Amino acid sequence: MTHDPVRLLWAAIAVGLWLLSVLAVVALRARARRAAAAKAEALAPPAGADAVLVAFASQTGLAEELAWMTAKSLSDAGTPARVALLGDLEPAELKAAERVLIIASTTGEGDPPDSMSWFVRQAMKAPADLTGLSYGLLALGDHSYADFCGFGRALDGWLLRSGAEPLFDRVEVDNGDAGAVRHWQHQLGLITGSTVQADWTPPAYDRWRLVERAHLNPDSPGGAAYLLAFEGVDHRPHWVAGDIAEIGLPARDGEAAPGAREYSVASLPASGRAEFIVRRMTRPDGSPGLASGWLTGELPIGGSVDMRVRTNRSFHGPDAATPLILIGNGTGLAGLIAHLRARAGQPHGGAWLMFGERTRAHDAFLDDELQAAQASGLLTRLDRVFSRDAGDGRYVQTLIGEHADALRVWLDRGAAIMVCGSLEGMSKGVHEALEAVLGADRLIELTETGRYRRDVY
Ligand SMILES: Cc1cc2nc3c(=O)[nH]c(=O)nc-3n(C[C@H](O)[C@H](O)[C@H](O)COP(=O)(O)O)c2cc1C
Repeated sequence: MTHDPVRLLWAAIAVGLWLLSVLAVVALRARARRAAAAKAEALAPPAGADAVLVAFASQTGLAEELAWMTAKSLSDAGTPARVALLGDLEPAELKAAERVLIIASTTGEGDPPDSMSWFVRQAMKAPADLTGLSYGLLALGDHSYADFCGFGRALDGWLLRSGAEPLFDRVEVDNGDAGAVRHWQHQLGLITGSTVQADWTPPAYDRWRLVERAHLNPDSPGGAAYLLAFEGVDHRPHWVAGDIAEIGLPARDGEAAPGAREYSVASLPASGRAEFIVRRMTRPDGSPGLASGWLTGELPIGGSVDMRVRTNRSFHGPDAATPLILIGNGTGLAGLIAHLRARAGQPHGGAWLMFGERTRAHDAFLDDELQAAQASGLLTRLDRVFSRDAGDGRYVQTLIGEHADALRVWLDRGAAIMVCGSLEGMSKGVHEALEAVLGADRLIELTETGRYRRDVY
């Protein structure tokens, strides 16, 4: 033992500093707990109300922050919500919640956050029974890591294998990308039925001018669909096939602007235009939809809009050597044709388009371009069905069963499936048909490995 007074003094100072740091951590944790309790109290659902569970798995805090913002948005829209650490829950508690929104980040090299250690080792080691549970998943990651959103994707696979039902496809956020976070907000709006919510991250819009509007389906028994083309005013933005444009709606009659609408971009920047296929919607009273009525009618040629093209990583295509199976209906052709156009003029692994609409005579959208693509070899195979034609009457999902053998051959060659179009009418039917032909496990494996991608609305 030392009796050197200087060394004793230093030792006392070291112990004092250590104690202070312990107290500081305790105080910080207590403050964080108090803050969490205060937030929870502010959001506390009324007694007896069915609250949506918002569960997070976070390493450096962003997923947690987004969980609280999610819960706040839900409760502001009248849907009670409660927040929990995903790693603290048992599968039975998830099941009992019936509806869960999960925000999960990836750390290390595709690893789960530390708080998920027990959950991953115990709960996720085999499928659980989560039948009856609906979920939405926001996966946070950074594309510069080899295993992008690795944990979010693994979690998605486990939830699917456990029988849980996705409310919508996994939303992947690259490095906090504001557009993807707004897409999550947009999905929350659909859950709560309120499309107007305060933007967490207001988009920086550019001005675009409408340069063309072509009616694609005159005399169709369905709603009028238009090809719209815009040119940037003084800017040349970059985007890739699969990306989405947010078009801000103008404020009217002194009321607050009604937010933005999302549309799949059909063109590529090299064309100098952003093209969309927009169907005019009709409200129950017969009046045209707010956004679609404005874009397909009121907005004059030469008129300008606020627009921003945002990255939609979950619908980006594989490299050109990968065979592509494109499946969709109606205005979904926009999101599909972008992938075809992206391969024009370069060697590619082949593309097969399965498309459904109402009548061959009036609804064969972009027929000239599709025929030319087939003639040039850009499109290897084209199968179209028309549900209102006498002698046809099929929907696009029927094609999957009819061509099951060819589909398996394409997949064995490494093909990726991209689906774009309506959620209710088409994507559920396509999903079930794929499951019937390929088996649930293979479809989950294709989902996890990014070979089954959807952009459905
Ligand atoms: C040490 C470290 C490792 C990471 N590893 C990955 C990875 O393998 N894959 C990925 O997609 N993102 C990775 N990320 C990015 C995070 O997922 C991303 O920053 C996320 O927004 C963090 O959310 P959180 O703050 O809730 O943990 C990593 C981040 C850090 C700091």
